[in-house]
Amino acid sequence: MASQKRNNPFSRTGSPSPAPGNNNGRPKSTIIASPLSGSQSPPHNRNQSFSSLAGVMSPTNNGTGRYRSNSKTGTPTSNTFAPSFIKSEDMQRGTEVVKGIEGENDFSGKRYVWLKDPQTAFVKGWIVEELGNNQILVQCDDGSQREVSADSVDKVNPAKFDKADDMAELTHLNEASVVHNLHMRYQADLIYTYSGLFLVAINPYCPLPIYTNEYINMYKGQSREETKPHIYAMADEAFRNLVDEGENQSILVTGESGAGKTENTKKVIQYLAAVAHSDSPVKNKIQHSNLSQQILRANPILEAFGNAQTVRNNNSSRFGKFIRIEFTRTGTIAGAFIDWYLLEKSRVVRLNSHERNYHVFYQLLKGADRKMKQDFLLDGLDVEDFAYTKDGHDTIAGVSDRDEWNSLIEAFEIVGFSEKEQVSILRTIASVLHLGNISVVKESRAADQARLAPDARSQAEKVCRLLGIPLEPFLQGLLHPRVKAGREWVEKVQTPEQVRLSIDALAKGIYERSFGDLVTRVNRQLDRTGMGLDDSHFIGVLDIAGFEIFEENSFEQLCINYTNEKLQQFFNHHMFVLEQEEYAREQIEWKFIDFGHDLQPTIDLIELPNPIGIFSCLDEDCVMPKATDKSFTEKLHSLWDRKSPKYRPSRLGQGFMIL
Ligand SMILES: Nc1ncnc2c1ncn2[C@@H]1O[C@H](COP(=O)(O)OP(=O)(O)OP(=O)(O)O)[C@@H](O)[C@H]1O
Repeated sequence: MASQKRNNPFSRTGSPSPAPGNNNGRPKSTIIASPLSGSQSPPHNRNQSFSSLAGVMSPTNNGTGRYRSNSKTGTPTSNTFAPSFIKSEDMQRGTEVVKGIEGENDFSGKRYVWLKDPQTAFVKGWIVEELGNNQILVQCDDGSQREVSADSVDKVNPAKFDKADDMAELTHLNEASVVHNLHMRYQADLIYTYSGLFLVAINPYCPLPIYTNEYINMYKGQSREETKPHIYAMADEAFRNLVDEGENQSILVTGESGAGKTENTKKVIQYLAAVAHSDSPVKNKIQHSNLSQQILRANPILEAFGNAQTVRNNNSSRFGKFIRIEFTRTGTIAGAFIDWYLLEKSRVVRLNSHERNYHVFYQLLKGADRKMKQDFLLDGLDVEDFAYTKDGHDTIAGVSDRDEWNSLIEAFEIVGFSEKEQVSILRTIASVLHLGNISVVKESRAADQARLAPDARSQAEKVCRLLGIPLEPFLQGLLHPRVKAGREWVEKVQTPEQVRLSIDALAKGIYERSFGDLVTRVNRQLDRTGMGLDDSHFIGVLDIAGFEIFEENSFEQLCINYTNEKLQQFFNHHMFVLEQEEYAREQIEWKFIDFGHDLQPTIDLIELPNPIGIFSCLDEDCVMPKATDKSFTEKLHSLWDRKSPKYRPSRLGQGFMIL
């Protein structure tokens, strides 16, 4: 254990410390901040102030959670441990870069410094000798002696700052000190740490006893100074601001995929449901208790249809959501409303190996009773019988799709879905499965025209039966779609590939609309704003899909990462730029720090209309009749190669890289 702990700076005492899937063993974190008055909010702007920003990190994974992340033994390095938007350059710009070689003295008179280390990110040491020419000799804690440039080391904080609750209090605020502080806290199971206005959460990958009713009571009505860092403290602050000041609040949760954003979002809702419920008048207690329950149980429904196993996270949200919890003026819970964004619909038809399609497909196939399977024409069929589920993983270790199915049905009932509604939603899911099994072949060796494969007609019949549409026009539309040529309608001849693309597009479209319909139905049950509660206020929690970087990234990942960049820029602007402008107005002496511009070239590359960025270029190419992936990337190369520091054509075939 001891040697493992030394190798792995983020292993927690007593727990194995494998790192998540393909994450190179990197730890991950979430971030959360304290109130900042303002009026901008994501989709709704009713007099809202920014209450919190949450960022999440996940270090190790011995996963005993409901959906544990994938784990492989790994050695996390800590240099990526800092929340993404606290870039080390920012930290250095915001603080004093070690000039000279002062270091921090201890009682022995040694001057301690942090050195960068390729294995462990940072290693501590003390300065043995100044060698001249700005070089120093450092005796490191790992036993080595290293000669380094004095400019490359960072100051070490005095020991009294170890496990500091708030990293803003550190005397020396540099990346190594932040990592060290989070590491020390993490080893003591202290997964939450303030960083000035916001809260950093590290994913423990195991259940910790810190979300009990006792904890809720501990944080209720307490100020930040009176308690230890916790997601409940942020939720409570938002709640108090809402009640005391009558201002809407928002909590922004951000971090890499698998970092724990959704889990923390759920904790915020759990806390608010508990606190607001206990404040409700006695005569309304049952009603509000039900409402709180309904709000809490909406989540398993959304997760079944909008979450999937990825290489980073066994329960990855493949959509973004903004949940508004509505309160009366006195702080009683009054309803909830969910906005959703950007469902990764390509997942419905295409999977990376080691990943899964949306949970609901597996839950339906494993959990539904015989009668339902017969009704949905799924009797005797399983995951491997469907084109859309047979690739990728069948099961998630430690998770029973059958149990999850039971929870889904229970959640449907608690939230208030009628049996008819449940059947209608699930029937659509079954139809998507059957749709994927319609296969087409070439008419003949000589003719490229598509025709149905031998069993395709019966597959199409199943789809049509479930969707309640006539078979012949459906097949006609697939194989010989009518298009307008001038004033005439003509029938097009389709190749098998074109038909396949149409089928997949239809499956994606149906799934996405079903998801939208599902959220609308959930909202219908939870949203009480239309019921004479015009003076209601809300606390919003924004939980978007976390950023991801793979060898090859899909269009949807680009959209997710772009949204994250934009959000971070928005956050930087709110938290830092506006704050600094306030200092300037108040004539506080302050060296202006430019937090916003790092991201601009990347954002420009993606969204600029002129010269046209990636999105505009794609829009243009999509309406060109002869455009191909190749023509699109060639156009991008000609527009951006060597003109943007963030763009590089891919060396391997088609594609490009955003640096
Ligand atoms: N506070 C926590 N306590 C225990 N386990 C946690 C906690 N936070 C996260 N986890 C574990 O980590 C997994 C991943 O967390 P979560 O789904 O919240 O990540 P995420 O940041 O929302 O990822 P994505 O962006 O992929 O949706 C969870 O399924 C759970 O097993």
